[in-house]
Amino acid sequence: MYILFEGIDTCGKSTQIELLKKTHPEIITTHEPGGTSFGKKAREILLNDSLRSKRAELLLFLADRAEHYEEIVEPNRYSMVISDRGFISGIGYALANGDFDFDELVALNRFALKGHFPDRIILFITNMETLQERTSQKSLDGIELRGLEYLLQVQEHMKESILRLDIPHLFIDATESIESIHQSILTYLKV
Ligand SMILES: Nc1ncnc2c1ncn2[C@@H]1O[C@H](COP(=O)(O)OP(=O)(O)OP(=O)(O)O)[C@@H](O)[C@H]1O
Ligand SMILES: Cc1cn([C@H]2C[C@H](O)[C@@H](COP(=O)(O)O)O2)c(=O)[nH]c1=O
Repeated sequence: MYILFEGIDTCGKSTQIELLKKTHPEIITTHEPGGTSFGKKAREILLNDSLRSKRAELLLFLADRAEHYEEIVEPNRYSMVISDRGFISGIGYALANGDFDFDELVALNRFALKGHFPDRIILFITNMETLQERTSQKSLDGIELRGLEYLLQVQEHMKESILRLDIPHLFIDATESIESIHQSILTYLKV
């Protein structure tokens, strides 16, 4: 089963994945961008926000996604694979960047994923107060530096995209306690 943990920066995805790895070491965990050796190189470029063209940025995220699917997801299709981010981040951030059409982004991501969208998506939903608090505790990468309002726009696009694509999902209140979220995820995944 291919599962995405999705949400904007600092919403708590990695924290939950680390907890799951401890309680369920059989689960294969990965991430985008950077889940493959090619992806690590792409991540360097992408997180520096050094590309002038938003289309070039999108295509590099899509290349990372295609390589990640081929190298990590497809070979493990009979295991539980949980990815920290995936194509919903791809659509959400690109829509917030402007100049892109939802249906076009869906088609491009379907191509990158060889037609295999994730089986489940868990979207962590945060708010401005929590976003401010948590981003103040870290150094921000190039994309995060686009601002908190931009990130909250991304979050709205992520939510709408999941609903439009009708993919089985769980919306998590990212402001709840770490343990409470962990229990909700265990129940949802039936593990
Ligand atoms: N439920 C929670 N309650 C309080 N703090 C939390 C919670 N979940 C995560 N945190 C804290 O918030 C910060 C960001 O968490 P985390 O790195 O898991 O987010 P993320 O979604 O993976 O972020 P990014 O996408 O930016 O990597 C960390 O300092 C973490 O300890
Ligand atoms: C997969 C993907 C990611 N992004 C953005 C979202 C974040 O700002 C960074 C990744 O940072 P993280 O610390 O690894 O979460 O990249 C994006 O804009 N488009 C995508 O497809």
